[in-house]
Formats: sequence, structure tokens, C-alpha cells
Amino acid sequence: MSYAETETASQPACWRRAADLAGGPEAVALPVAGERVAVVGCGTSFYMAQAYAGLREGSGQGESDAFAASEFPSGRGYDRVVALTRSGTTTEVLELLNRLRGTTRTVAVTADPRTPVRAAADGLVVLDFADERSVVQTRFATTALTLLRAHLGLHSDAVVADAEAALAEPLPDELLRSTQFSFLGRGWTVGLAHEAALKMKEASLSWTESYPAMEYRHGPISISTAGTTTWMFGEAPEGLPEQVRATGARWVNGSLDPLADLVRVQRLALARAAARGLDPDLPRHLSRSVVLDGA
Ligand SMILES: N[C@@H]1[C@@H](O)[C@H](O)[C@@H](COP(=O)(O)O)O[C@@H]1O
Repeated sequence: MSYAETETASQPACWRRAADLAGGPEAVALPVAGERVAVVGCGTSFYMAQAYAGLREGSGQGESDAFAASEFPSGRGYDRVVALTRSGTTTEVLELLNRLRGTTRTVAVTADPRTPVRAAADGLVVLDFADERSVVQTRFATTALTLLRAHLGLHSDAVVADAEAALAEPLPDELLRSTQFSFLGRGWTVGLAHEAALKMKEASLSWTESYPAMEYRHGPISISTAGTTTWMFGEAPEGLPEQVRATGARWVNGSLDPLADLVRVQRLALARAAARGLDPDLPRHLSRSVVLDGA
């Protein structure tokens, strides 16, 4: 079994631990209600940042923006910046945290506190039990999001049960054979849609795209055809399933919690990698974290 498969399968246990931490002293550096917050990361961590910002803003706990760490706008007055970084070594994240020192409170959520992020951030939340051997992130990302979701009071045991169901259910053959995937989300699930698309690319070299669901009708639907799959995270906009099915594409809209639905995509990505003879632990052109020369 690959590391990626083992790590994917361990998510329910990791989510339980993260939810327990959310109310404890480990989480004390996380934002409090009413603060204006920016959430940053790179790659998978950026997409989890988008999901967290969407959840926080949507629940009325304060203005929340998400940025790729390289695109953080200068001159904005945030009360706190939350950085997500599994490795604690990603150059853009460290550069940003160092730049904000002394002007903005920062906190990093990481799997490895022995890395430069410890010195760069004011506060640290350590999820070492969710660290991974894989290049492709699965359980660190979803565990970090579960911690943040629980800290907002938006996690329940039902989410973990849904993840267990997602790990147990058979994967339909049509999904293994699909030629192209479009992942859609609304609000916080837009980040999940982007992460689903990235996972399928990284692990299985599948052709994928992702959009806010209401944007799909504004052009992207033109490539929808028989053999393609459109996968919606969460509640679909009215009329969109019918419109997509009319193109001949397969419409997928699970009934599980959207974060558990992401576990289905992770499994699908690993199964498609296996079917293509790819090793998901050795993805093409990728490294575990990107550390730029001279940084
Ligand atoms: N290939 C990895 C990605 O899988 C990862 O999501 C990203 C962020 O890494 P980290 O969360 O360690 O900052 O770095 C690299 O690009």
C-alpha cells in the first residue's frame, strides 16, 4: 500500500484528534470572533485556506480573506494572518510571515514545529500526528481544516462518520474511466473544489478544472460532453444538474459532508493512479515542499 493510501485511510482518526484540540490551549493563537483575518498557504494549503476563510466569513465570525502566500496584498490592515503549511518550509509562506513581523499578529498551523516556521510565526498550532510521508497532501490538509472548522464551532461527529462512509464505499467504474473532471463549489466548498482538481492532477495526471458553481454556466460548460464528469461539493445551484446532464456528462453530487466528499475524490485519484500504473508517492515534477534558492 502507498503512503498516500495509508494516510488517506487514517483521516477519520486524525479529524477526531484535531476536533478535540480545537477547544484546548493548543488553539489559543487562532483568531477570535470579530477579527479581520487573512488566511494564506501554497498549493493544497492555499485551497484549505480558501475553505477556512469561506467558513469563517459565512458563519459571521469576521471578515476573512484567503490568498496564495505569494499574492498577499501589501497595505491591508488585518488583525491576524493564519498560515497553513504542512512542511513549515515553503518559501513564500516564510517570506510573508517574516515581512509581517511586528505589524500583524501571525499564527501558523503546521505538521512540523522543528522547521523555520517556528521562528517566523508569532504562534504555532502543531498537528504532528497528521504529518505525512507523501508529496501529495491528503490528511494534513483535511485535519488542519477540521481543527479550524471545530474552532469555529462548525464541526460535528457526523462529519467523521461521513468520512468513514467515504472510505468504505465502492468507486463506480464510470468515474475511473472518465476523461475529464470539473469540480464545482459554493462558498467554502470552492476551496474544496480547487483541492479536488489539484489532487486528481497531482496523483493521477488527470485533466481537471474547478470553478465556483455559478461560474460554470458562463463558459466552462462548453467543454462538457459524454465521458466527462462534473462534481459538485455541497448544494447545487438550481437547474445546473439538469443543464450538465443535457450535455451528456455525468453529474456527481454526494450526500456526505463536503469535506468527506473530498475523501472520495482522494480515493478516486489514487485508484486512477493505480489503474494507470502511476506511483502516487512519486508524482511527476513535484516535491514535498517548494523551497526556492536564495530564500
Ligand atoms: N507539492 C507540494 C504541495 O503538495 C503542497 O501543497 C505545497 C504547500 O506545502 P506546505 O503545506 O508544506 O507549505 O507545497 C508543494 O507545492
